[in-house]
Amino acid sequence: MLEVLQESLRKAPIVNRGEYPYFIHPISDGVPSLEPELLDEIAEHMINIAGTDYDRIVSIEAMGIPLATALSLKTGVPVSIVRKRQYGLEGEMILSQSTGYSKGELFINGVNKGEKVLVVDDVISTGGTLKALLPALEKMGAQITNVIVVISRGDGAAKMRDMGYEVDTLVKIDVDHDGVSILEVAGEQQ
Ligand SMILES: O=P(O)(O)OC[C@H]1O[C@H](OP(=O)(O)OP(=O)(O)O)[C@H](O)[C@@H]1O
Ligand SMILES: Nc1nc2[nH]cnc2c(=O)[nH]1
Repeated sequence: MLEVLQESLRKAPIVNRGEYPYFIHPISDGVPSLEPELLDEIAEHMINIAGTDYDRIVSIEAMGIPLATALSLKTGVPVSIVRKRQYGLEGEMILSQSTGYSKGELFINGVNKGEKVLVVDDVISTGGTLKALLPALEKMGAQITNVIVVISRGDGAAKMRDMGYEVDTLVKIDVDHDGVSILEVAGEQQ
């Protein structure tokens, strides 16, 4: 399962962000090269999990965009991207986000009350992004049908479950200065 994703993660180079061993991968960074075969494998797996019965796909700039786009083309469902810049449109929701290495505000536009929403993203690490986004979407009156993240690193997914949000992740990895190790793959016994 998810062979292309697993192989690409095993090959992912590691750079040091201070002491933090940072893996570089096409899905999380868009470099060195994001291949359609990888996007297709992931989008198909997300559809296996979520089906197609939702009104809107919501993701977060920047690296949620390729995933949301691939899903939208396959399902015909429209996309709203949560941005890091304000637009001031009627009903815009502002929230603050923090990750392991950044802090900032997020702006939600285009999500309508009563809509069934699929949330997708590339990586969950501390959970700071989803911890801010999911309650905000519910406050806007959206009904979150699934939350699917491709790569899980750290305890973010577990923290979201403690908050009552089921986050599906496709692969769970560990990273050290020698490289990426795959701990779990969705749908496979470990
Ligand atoms: O679980 P967390 O600790 O919140 O980390 C996960 C978030 O970090 C990355 O976004 P980033 O803010 O780095 O922006 P990018 O997508 O533009 O790289 C990633 O795309 C997730 O949105
Ligand atoms: N690309 C990438 N994104 C991350 N988000 C949290 N940790 C990492 C990492 O090591 N690499």
